[in-house]
Amino acid sequence: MNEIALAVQNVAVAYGEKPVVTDVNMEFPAHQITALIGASGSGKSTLLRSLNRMNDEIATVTGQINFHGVDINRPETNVYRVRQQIGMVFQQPTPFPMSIYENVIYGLRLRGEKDRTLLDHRVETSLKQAALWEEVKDRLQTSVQALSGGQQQRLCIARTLATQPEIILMDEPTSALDPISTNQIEATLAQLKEQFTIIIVTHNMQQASRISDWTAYFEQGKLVEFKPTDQLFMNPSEQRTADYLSGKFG
Ligand SMILES: Nc1ncnc2c1ncn2[C@@H]1O[C@H](COP(=O)(O)OP(=O)(O)OP(=O)(O)O)[C@@H](O)[C@H]1O
Repeated sequence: MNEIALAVQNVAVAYGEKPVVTDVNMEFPAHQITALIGASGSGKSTLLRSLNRMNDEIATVTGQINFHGVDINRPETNVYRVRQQIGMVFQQPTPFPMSIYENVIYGLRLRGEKDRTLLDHRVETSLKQAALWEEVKDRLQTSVQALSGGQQQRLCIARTLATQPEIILMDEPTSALDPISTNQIEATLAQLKEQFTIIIVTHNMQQASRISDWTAYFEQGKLVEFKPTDQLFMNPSEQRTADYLSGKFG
């Protein structure tokens, strides 16, 4: 068993009076890819966004989310720092209207980083990790508008990597992309787990079975089953998981 990157204890999330995630307990293994699957509305994205305080303004989160033994929901937590250590990539690519170079170092600029050598190095490393370097290395100062959707998403991954997080949260990062771009990103993720812990929400069960080491199945805001991916797909313990995997609902 790997070291634990993030431990979720008795977590519940509500939008106003409406509970949408209830009593979730799970531990995310470090340097592994964990997929969150389940029918639309089962609370996967809500839980994911709670893992780096992205829900602060819109939802009430109770329970503990322990990162290095400290609950990220404590009032004294530095939320900016948590989001740097636990980064997020969204469903739609969200490049900013600036150059490729400036997009990658956006988080570092916010932190006030001015060391040109460090910035150059971080741009190159992050773009290489996101498997985009070869395609853009000769046009780093050009606008992102000319990039394809798949390239833009890899750029957003590079932007997240540039601040050197420990954990990367991904909310259906390939659902807006064509199959070739999806393959490229899946190959990238396999490399990234050497260095990072990845937690990914996906609607695509083939994708979950292809890329993840662990899979958690959610139903109506509850964690039904959490196992190594091959075991969950081949030999689910719960009938509800088996029904979902066989397409009986969802
Ligand atoms: N900002 C919000 N305000 C109020 N209710 C919300 C909000 N976001 C999501 N919900 C509701 O919370 C429930 C869980 O939604 P969530 O997006 O977490 O599920 P999901 O499993 O990720 O679904 P999908 O796969 O469709 O994205 C749904 O009933 C949804 O309508």
